[in-house]
Amino acid sequence: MSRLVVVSNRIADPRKTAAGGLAVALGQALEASGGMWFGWSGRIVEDGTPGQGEVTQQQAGAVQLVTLDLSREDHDSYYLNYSSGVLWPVLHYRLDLADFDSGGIAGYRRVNQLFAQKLKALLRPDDIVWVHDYHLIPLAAELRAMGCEQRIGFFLHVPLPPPLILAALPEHDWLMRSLFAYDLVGFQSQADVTHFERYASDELQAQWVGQHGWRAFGKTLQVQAFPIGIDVDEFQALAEGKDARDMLTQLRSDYARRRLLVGVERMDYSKGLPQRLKAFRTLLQNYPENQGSATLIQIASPSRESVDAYAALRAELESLSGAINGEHGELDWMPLRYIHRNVARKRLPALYRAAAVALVTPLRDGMNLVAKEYVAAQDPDDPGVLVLSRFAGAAEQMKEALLVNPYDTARTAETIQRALQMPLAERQQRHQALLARLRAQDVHWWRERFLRALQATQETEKEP
Ligand SMILES: O=P(O)(O)OC[C@H]1O[C@H](O[C@H]2O[C@H](CO)[C@@H](O)[C@H](O)[C@H]2O)[C@H](O)[C@@H](O)[C@@H]1O
Ligand SMILES: O=c1ccn([C@@H]2O[C@H](COP(=O)(O)OP(=O)(O)O)[C@@H](O)[C@H]2O)c(=O)[nH]1
Repeated sequence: MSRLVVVSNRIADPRKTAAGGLAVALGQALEASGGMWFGWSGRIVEDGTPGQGEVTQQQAGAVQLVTLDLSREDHDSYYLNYSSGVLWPVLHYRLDLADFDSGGIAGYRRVNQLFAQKLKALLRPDDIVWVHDYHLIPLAAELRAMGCEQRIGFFLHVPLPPPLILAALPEHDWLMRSLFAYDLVGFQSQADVTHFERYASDELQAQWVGQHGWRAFGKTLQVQAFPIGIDVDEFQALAEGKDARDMLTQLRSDYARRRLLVGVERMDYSKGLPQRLKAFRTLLQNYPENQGSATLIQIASPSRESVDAYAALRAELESLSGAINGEHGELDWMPLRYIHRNVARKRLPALYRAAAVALVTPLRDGMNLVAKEYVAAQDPDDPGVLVLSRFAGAAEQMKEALLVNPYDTARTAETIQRALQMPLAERQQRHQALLARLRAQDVHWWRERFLRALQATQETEKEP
């Protein structure tokens, strides 16, 4: 079996229980092949410090974790300015928030070259390399330029917008061309694949060669949707642990006379948080029976705080939540519990299970794993209802959720009311269908499908 090498900006130790489903799934694949996970260490070394750019290797079971420190300048330009300040907003359709003049592109290229250089020295000829996410789009092109011939696949965790939005990126041509250095490119949804295909044929004059293949620049690239799932068993095991059961008992007693709603995300403008709080306020105004009862626990964990757009969002959310509690709160009840802190993953299953309704209403999202975790955590005999944005990648697979347009405040509020009032039989029916698909298309299915497709590409390319 070939060795698997995973490359991503952030890496996680797959042995740690709170690492998350993705880390667990990749960890299992790496474990099986005695693989390597390569990425940024999460450490920033001040400019000029000796030892910059050195790799650190650590063994985690059969998995070799290889990490690289970044200098302050590289981190700021590659991660903050370009990946978070330009690529993230453009890929989430927010041209208004992209800082095109930040100059981060030079650092982005430099760090991709640095990753390629360090990685090349560790690669074996028959390795299979799997690169993750927008931070590392040009990595394969850099590796190819250094003579690497291994099979290399790429998975984009975030959306790919339509060509006219992509074209606002000054470097769109270079970035999209560099995808052709990969053998396989995977997207989260069919909508993303369609956007790629339109871009490839209109802007790059690529030819469709059948069987997911696109030919350009003397190379055939396979392109397919691989919607990521969660590790349902791992998540349900978390839900059955003692901590989770104790927490659930406590929540049920604290909210015995209330209806609990939950929202969980990084504080990110793509997640539609102000729109959600406004819909919740409209729910309280338009359906007064919720006064004194409906309580929304909203977790917005800190994220990318040194990027301006994130600081502005924080101020907006603090003001909105103050206004909602001020307008509707009573001496013995506050409608909104807004928490700007990270909540440990092992605590989430109890919160999800205690909540009658989950609000997952991003303006754009590659997938959204919280939607899937909420469904996995429910009691099948008395499940809660998922209110899901039609603009989350997850909506393509989760049609039995109540789908909403998060920009439409009144109808979102109406849908939340419908969720709160949904009869048991309908809740069970919807949950059963959602859970069955979640199980069939879990994170292991995702990983195996991607790696099988990547393996198959080499065979195709080698044909005379
Ligand atoms: O590394 P950060 O800048 O702190 O951001 C955290 C991660 O956020 C993004 O997640 C995406 O991937 C999820 C799993 O496929 C998907 O469900 C979600 O819709 C995406 O937003 C990002 O893509 C990761 O690279 C970041 O590490
Ligand atoms: O306080 C928090 C907030 C989020 N999460 C986890 O972070 C992940 C978020 O993934 P998602 O795909 O929903 O969005 P992303 O943040 O990757 O854009 C999920 O597994 C959540 O359970 C967490 O553990 N604690």
